Amino acid sequence: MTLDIQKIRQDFPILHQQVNDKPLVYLDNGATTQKPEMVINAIADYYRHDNSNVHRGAHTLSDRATGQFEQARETVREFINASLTEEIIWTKGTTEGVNLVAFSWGLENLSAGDRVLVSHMEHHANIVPWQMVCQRTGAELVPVPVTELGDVDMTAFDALLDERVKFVSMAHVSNALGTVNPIEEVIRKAHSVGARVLIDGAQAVAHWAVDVQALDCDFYVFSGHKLYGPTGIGVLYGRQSLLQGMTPFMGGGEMIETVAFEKTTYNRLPYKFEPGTPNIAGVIGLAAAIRYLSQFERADIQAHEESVLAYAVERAKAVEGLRLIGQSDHRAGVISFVLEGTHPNDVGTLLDQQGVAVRTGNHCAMPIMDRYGVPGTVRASFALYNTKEDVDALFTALEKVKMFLY
Ligand SMILES: Cc1ncc(COP(=O)(O)O)c(CN[C@@H]2CONC2=O)c1O
Repeated sequence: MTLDIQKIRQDFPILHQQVNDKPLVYLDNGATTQKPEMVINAIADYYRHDNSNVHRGAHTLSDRATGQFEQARETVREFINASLTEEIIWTKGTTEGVNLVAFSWGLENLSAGDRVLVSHMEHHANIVPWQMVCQRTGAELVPVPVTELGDVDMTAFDALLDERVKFVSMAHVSNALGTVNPIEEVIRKAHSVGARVLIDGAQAVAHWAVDVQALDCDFYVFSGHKLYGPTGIGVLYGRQSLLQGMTPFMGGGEMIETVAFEKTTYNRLPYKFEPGTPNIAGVIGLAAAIRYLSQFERADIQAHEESVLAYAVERAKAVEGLRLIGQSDHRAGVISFVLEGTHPNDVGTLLDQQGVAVRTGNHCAMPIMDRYGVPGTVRASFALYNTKEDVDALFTALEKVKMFLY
């Protein structure tokens, strides 16, 4: 069914403003998405009526807060089709999720001679934690090359995948290129050599339905703020059998069962990995974001976004002097480009002066920028509420930028 995008846009109050005396055209959704009233109101209502610390409270507000907090965990479980709520760990975001797995699984399961494979296009959040853990364990971090078109070189992946590989960590979708990676194939092949797999879903969960059981990944991480939810809240999905065997990498309250100077015992899943007071309002906001999205058929969202993105690629290819960085046939959410003879930051600034919000720079993916020999790119990233008119506004503004810069 075709979505009523104009009606949907009314759900996002922030979109209806002028920027530099021009209508805002928000195309920086890869950095963070905007929030619908349903999310804003859920957070405000929580602080107005239910705010309390969760678990073990001896009073009504705490019971209400705890109920919403744990119901949100079930909402996320159902959203990604995990089998158990114990497999849903609240994090600050994708970055913390990767760090938790790298340190809690990696420190105990990696040693000299082992290898961790990541793709060359990864976000720093899926590179640096693995570098840290490899430095401490003696394991080796090996990047899988990316082709000129922006796809993972699967021939190279196959050649690298031997018994030394104990872990594979890969983006579902590249935030820098927009490439959708063949994660089903990656997961199947990694498991065939006994390696475990983490999928970084930061740039994927907003665009289509994710089913972690069907994917058969061992871990899946994402951030609430890229899913129309608040910042500071994210999710680590982990296979229960693996999470149970992992030692927490952060200690404190909530994550313990008993504490004595002689010995401390840890809480059960999921709390073992949730030290300290959680981001309760963030959890409630994330659940509201999922409820908001659930009003629509995910296939309808995907079809709309693919149509807008395809139009953006078509328009980009028609611009003289524009070089697309990442030209995979399999892309979602993002176009990344450079304009001959210009610096991305100048282009971004001049677009902003026309009300068009994009991101410029290396997008926390310096290795892939180096691979393409660019200091950075101009990145336009799309969401549910973007339209082909937004794409037209981008390229109209870009023509004016070219007149100014050339
Ligand atoms: C693929 C990918 N992985 C990990 C992260 C880290 O997520 P958190 O910051 O929520 O932990 C991001 C963030 N995307 C960045 C943020 O700004 N622009 C981007 O493309 C990302 O796009």
